[in-house]
Amino acid sequence: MPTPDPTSLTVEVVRLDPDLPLPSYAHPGDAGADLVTTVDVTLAPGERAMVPTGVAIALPEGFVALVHPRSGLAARHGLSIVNTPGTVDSGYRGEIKVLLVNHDPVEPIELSRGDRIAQLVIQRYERVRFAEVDVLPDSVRGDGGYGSTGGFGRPTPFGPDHEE
Ligand SMILES: O=c1ccn([C@H]2C[C@H](O)[C@@H](COP(=O)(O)OP(=O)(O)OP(=O)(O)O)O2)c(=O)[nH]1
Ligand SMILES: [Mg+2]
Repeated sequence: MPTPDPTSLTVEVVRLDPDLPLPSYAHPGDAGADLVTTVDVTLAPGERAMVPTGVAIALPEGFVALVHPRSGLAARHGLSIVNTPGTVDSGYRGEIKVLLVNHDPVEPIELSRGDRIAQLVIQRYERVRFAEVDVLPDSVRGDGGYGSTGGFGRPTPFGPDHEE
């Protein structure tokens, strides 16, 4: 039996570069649709660049597109995104761009027009009302953060029952 197409949302896309593909999912079930670079670019070690993808989208209100790195390029070459994940707002109509960075300490990264450089994950988001108060409700974590539960090992016990 053929798998039903689970695509739930249509997103309008303008191809600013008609010779390059639309964002596309590599497999059924993938969360990320791959984006390509429209330009050849070489990133020296530590260098970053704003790379055009040749697409502009109109997301319905209530949805956001997040620009994520591709893990294979990160693992093999140290390629990542400076502001990962990038946020594409539903009202944005400009070209989607990717702020690539080469984290490799030694090797340059050469990208060619049409290479898949990032992936777009489209999600619902909430807009909230920020209600100002003087005191926040208690919680078990409280203001502990930034390693308060310990490092790589098992979490340090904490909370109301813990005695030093
Ligand atoms: O990786 C990204 C991140 C952002 N954008 C576009 C879409 C987004 O809606 C707009 C603004 O992004 P953001 O809010 O992150 O940037 P900002 O520095 O806060 O700019 P602004 O003052 O325009 O909001 O830039 C991209 O194309 N790629
Ligand atoms: Mg902003």
